[in-house]
Amino acid sequence: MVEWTDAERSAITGLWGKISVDEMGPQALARLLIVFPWTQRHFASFGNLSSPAAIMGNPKVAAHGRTVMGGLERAIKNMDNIKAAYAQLSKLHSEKLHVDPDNFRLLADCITVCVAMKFGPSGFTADVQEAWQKFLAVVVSALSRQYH
Ligand code: HEM
Repeated sequence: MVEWTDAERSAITGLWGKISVDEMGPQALARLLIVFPWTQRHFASFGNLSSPAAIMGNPKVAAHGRTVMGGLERAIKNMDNIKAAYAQLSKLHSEKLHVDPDNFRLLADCITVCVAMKFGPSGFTADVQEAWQKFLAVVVSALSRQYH
C-alpha cells in the first residue's frame, strides 16, 4: 500500500485544484501523439493526425484528452486505494484496447510537462513536482495492474 505524507497529499490536491482538465487534457494527449507517434495507432478513428497542427486542432483528440485527464479525478478521490479504483480501467486498456502499458508512463510524463509549463517554477516547485510524479507513478502502476 502506498503511504502519503500530509505534505504530499496537500501538494497533490492543491495542484489538482488549480488544473483545468479542459485545458491540460487536450494539451497532454496532443503532446503524446506528436512526440510518441506510435501511440497514434490506438486513435485511427479520430481522423486527421497527419501533423502537429492537425493533432492540436483535432476535436476528437481534445475530447479524449479531457476524458483521460478527467480520469485522474478518480485517483485524487481514492488516494488510499488507487489500485482498486483503476481495476476496471486497467482491464479495459489491457483486454479490450490492447494499449502497451509502457505508454501510460509516456502519457504521465506528457501531463507533467504540460502542468510544469502551465504553472512554471513558482507554482510547480520541486516539492510539488516530487509529490505529483509519485502520484502519477501510482496511477501508472494501478493501470498496469491487470496486464498479464
Ligand atoms: C494516465 C493514463 C490514462 C488514463 C487515466 C486513461 C483513462 C481513460 C479513460 C477514463 C477512458 C474512457 C473509458 C471508458 O469509456 O469507460 C479511456 C479510454 C481509452 N484510452 Fe486511456 N487512459 C490513459 C492512458 C492511455 C494511453 C497511453 C492510451 C494509448 C496510447 C490510451 C488509449 C485509450 C483508448 C484508445 C481509449 C478508448 C477511446 C475511445 O474509443 O473512446 N489510454 N482511457
